[in-house]
Amino acid sequence: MAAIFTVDFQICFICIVMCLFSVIFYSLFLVRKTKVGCDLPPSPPSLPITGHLHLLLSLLIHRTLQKLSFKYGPILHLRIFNVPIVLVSSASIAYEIFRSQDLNVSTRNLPMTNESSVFFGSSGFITAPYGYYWKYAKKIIVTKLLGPQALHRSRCIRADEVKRFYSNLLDKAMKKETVDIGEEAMKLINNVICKMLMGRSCSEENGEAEKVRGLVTESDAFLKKFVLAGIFKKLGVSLFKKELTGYSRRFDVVLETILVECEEKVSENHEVTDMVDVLLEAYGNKNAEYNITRNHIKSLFADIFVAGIDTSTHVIQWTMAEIINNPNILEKLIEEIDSVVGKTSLIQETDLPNLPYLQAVVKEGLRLHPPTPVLIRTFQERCEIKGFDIPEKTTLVLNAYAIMRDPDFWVDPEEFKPERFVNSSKSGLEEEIREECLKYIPFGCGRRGCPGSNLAYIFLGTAIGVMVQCFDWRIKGDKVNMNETAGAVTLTMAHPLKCTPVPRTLTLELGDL
Ligand code: HEM
Repeated sequence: MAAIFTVDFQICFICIVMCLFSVIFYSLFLVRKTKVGCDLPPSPPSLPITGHLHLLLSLLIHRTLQKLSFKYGPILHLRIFNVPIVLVSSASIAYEIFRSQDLNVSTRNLPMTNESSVFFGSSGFITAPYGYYWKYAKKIIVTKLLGPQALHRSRCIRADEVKRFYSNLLDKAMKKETVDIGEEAMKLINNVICKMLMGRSCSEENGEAEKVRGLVTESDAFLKKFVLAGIFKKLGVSLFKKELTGYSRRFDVVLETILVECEEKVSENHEVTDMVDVLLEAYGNKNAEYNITRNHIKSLFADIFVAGIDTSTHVIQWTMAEIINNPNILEKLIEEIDSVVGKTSLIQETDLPNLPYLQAVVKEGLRLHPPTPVLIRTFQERCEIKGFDIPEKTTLVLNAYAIMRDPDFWVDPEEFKPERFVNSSKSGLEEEIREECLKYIPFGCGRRGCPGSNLAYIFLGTAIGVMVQCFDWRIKGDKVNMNETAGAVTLTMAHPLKCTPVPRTLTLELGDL
């Protein structure tokens, strides 16, 4: 909270200074320059010099941008100082961009604080330009961690952790304790991702797991500064450099300890099984396909922790809150789970394909509450979209939140109605290709779309499935408060979901833990 306040103070200060400069410069020098033959998308009124900066500094940016598109149109040209931005808020324009320009927008062009930082440095995966390193790392991520075969191999890890998740909740239920759903979900996901990456979970005993969870939770405040640094370029980088570098250094210390332990394990067992083993084998091997550095490995881990843990945790909270606020949906879910899974075994990820209503609830949770509401890419080259000229190096801001609530494509877009997804395919892609639109994008799109979507569906389905199958949930008051945190980059509940589990009458056979 304090961090957000500090940033907002800095933002206000920058705004005021820039506005003052704007007025002086405007009256002294500004002669409107328009490029001949250049048909840019329409542009809402802007301030001189700073352009549309004030809009992008809003506390609920996805909503401000949504309102802007309602008023001025689905494709807009914005400007921050001299940085050109194209804001897209429509499913059909998103479709055209990814159909004809996917490669052109496959780089994010985010700023770099410090070459050697594990976070926001030059070795990151999320920040990597589309090129040789990105392709190499993506291949390892798919074959060793997130592709269908890798997910099949790691099934037992998740089955064990889902049982542990259930046991923790049961323990709290027996003690009549309140559960912070986000906290429990984060423990589950953190343990699974650590075990899938390196064959072991982060230790609770020496506080390692707590440190990783703390760094992931903190990431939002730093992501915000990172995005702002991107907008302000050199000024922004120097403004936030100290804090960003400090955060990155703390991440580095934890990841270095983890890596050293992994190296010891490989040298003892001489086995290359997990993703970390493959990376360590390539590290220092001059004949490897790509000469990765230690920083590449740590940055990749940091990216996967932040991209995978925080996002899934938020969606689990939002979706559970929607379920609790809609008792008829809860009833239908219980009916489906009881009839498919029964009352003697705990729900497994292998049950998910047979639970279409649970899948529909998860999809609807992602539609209304996408953890990454605004996606950022860069047009590397000049191109034409819907007859408009898009100059090279224009930043693309895709408002996924607005697209997934677009009244032209969704009936009752603001309502939580899982029924809309019953009988649709998991991705809904066939339907979208037929309709020439891209209206469902919680995981982004194209070659830089989320590689963790299949794992995310498993996390969401099993965690929500267990909570619904095994417990009734009591909350204070009639309804869960669904307000969003102002100023966060990730879509976060303003009041984290806390409720008390009451065990349902089941006779589960869990086997060993
Ligand atoms: C509910 C859960 C999740 C959501 C909603 C989500 C959403 C997203 C989105 C919107 C992007 C950007 C896509 C774009 O620019 O088009 C992304 C990227 C990414 N996600 Fe996820 N994600 C989730 C879970 C995961 C998980 C579980 C992992 C891995 C364990 C993961 C790893 C990544 C990575 C590595 C990227 C960067 C891809 C690249 O730059 O090529 N995500 N995610």
